[in-house]
Amino acid sequence: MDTVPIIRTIAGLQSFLQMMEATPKPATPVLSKLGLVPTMGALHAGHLSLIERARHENRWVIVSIFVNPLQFAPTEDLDRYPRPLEQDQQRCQAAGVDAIFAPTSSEILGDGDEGLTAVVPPAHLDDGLCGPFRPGHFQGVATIVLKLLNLVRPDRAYFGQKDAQQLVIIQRLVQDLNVPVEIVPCPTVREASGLALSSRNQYLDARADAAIIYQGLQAAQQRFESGVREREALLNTVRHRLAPVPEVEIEYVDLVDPVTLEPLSEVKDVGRVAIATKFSNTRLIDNILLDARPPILAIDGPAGAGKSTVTRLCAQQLGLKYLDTGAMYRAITWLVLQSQIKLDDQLAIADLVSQSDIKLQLDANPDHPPRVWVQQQDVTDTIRSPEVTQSVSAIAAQSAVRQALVRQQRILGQSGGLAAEGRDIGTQVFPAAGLKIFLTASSLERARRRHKDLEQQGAAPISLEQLEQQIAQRDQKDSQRSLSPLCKAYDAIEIDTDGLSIAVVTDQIVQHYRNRFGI
Ligand SMILES: Nc1ncnc2c1ncn2[C@@H]1O[C@H](COP(=O)(O)OP(=O)(O)OP(=O)(O)O)[C@@H](O)[C@H]1O
Ligand SMILES: CC(C)(CO)[C@@H](O)C(=O)[O-]
Ligand code: BAL
Repeated sequence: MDTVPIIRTIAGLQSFLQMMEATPKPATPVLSKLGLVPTMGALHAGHLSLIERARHENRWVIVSIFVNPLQFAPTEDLDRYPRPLEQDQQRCQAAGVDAIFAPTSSEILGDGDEGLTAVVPPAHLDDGLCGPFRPGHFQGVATIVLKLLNLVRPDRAYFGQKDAQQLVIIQRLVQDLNVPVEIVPCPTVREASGLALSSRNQYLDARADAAIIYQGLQAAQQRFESGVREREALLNTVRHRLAPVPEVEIEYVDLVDPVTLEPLSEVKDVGRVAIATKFSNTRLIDNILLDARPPILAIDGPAGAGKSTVTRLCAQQLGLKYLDTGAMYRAITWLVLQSQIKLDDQLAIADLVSQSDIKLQLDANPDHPPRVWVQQQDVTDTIRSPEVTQSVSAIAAQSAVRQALVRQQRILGQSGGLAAEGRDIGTQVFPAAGLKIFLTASSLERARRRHKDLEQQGAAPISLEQLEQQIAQRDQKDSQRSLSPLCKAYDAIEIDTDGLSIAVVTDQIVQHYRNRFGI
């Protein structure tokens, strides 16, 4: 078996990317073509969790390995940072990586004699947490990450939550500089003791009780769950937990907004406790999210699997707000038709969408469709018209429409407490949803359900075989789409509803939600 190639030059990377482009698309549906996992090597299970997710979601996976001198201060561990490239190659091979991009410093940074253009994060993201203790670090990180994104041009790039401040800075970078990539946050992987895996853990003295770091964070979480919200009460809990361990020095422990990194005086709905510690010459960081928001339930799946009905019932039983994303696409379609814009005039539609104002009633009774307003006009009934129904898929397939509505849906999800369904809810709209369900059924079962609906509506008769063929064709089209393809999310629970009633399916999902969140 060939070992995964290690690409050392930019020209070599470009050749690999050209080969990729020339390779036919796979039959199996994947979320996107190319995933990048940027690392500094010395790969451990934390890195491998990012690679595994990239492997699941992309046709191709590239791992970059570059110990970036721009992000190390002269007093830090650039020289002694571990560089086990051969072992990293073996681990990438085992993980199904397609290529490792491991440039030399001169290859990717030049000889540095005349200096280098740099990417400077916004001051408020660099002023706190690790920023004051590692001056210039995040400028170095932002600069190399942008270079890697420009060179590799991935559809998705994977970063760990362990480096929470870095992740926020990179998310802001791609937003501010319009970099066409989806940044995928990945959960922190820990030792059995709770210690966050980190390449620097190997510096630790065997006797070091570094697990105390996470124990301190857990103590804060327990106080938060008991109702404590004040900053000092939470941070002192961490300090007190670490106090008995003499070898640990707390560089900082802080409570910040997870998006703006601004210090918080209390946790209203969500806050991140972040800590940096020193064990003699080893600096370790960790963090935990304190989140009082009700987790989002995201239900994906093929057409006709019963998503809409089940999601409404789950919302009612769990006390969640129901987000009818389909109604939002119908509302835009109605607006396009009202504006007498041709369905294929994507430029005009992009302009129209940018000026659209869609309002949804989120606390609807599941027995009635949620009320919908567009430009302050109630369109709840008109968006269900045959004209809108036959035009909505053409509109929903347009990138500008999806980008605009995904943005609006994410805003609606910021306070949590939603049950949402669609074809990309768990993969694109709410990738961090607390519980993801992939609701499916055989094409024959879905044909039977459609046949029964059509009979009840008194529609013109159509054979079961024809319906099943139409459904199979729709599945193929939905899963092969380049934009938001129908694809089971990496962490979704699949429920095959063949032979199950709506009530049974609903109960299963409600139970999953209750079990997972202890409700
Ligand atoms: N325990 C972990 N769980 C999840 N992701 C991780 C973990 N450790 C590192 N990562 C992620 O892997 C990517 C590469 O990180 P890096 O190569 O610096 O490894 P590291 O273990 O963080 O090393 P260091 O000791 O320098 O912090 C980053 O996105 C980082 O957030
Ligand atoms: C993102 C990164 C690979 C940039 O050098 C590094 O900061 C890291 O490994 O977290
Ligand atoms: N993931 C950590 C990168 C650094 O400390 O340089």
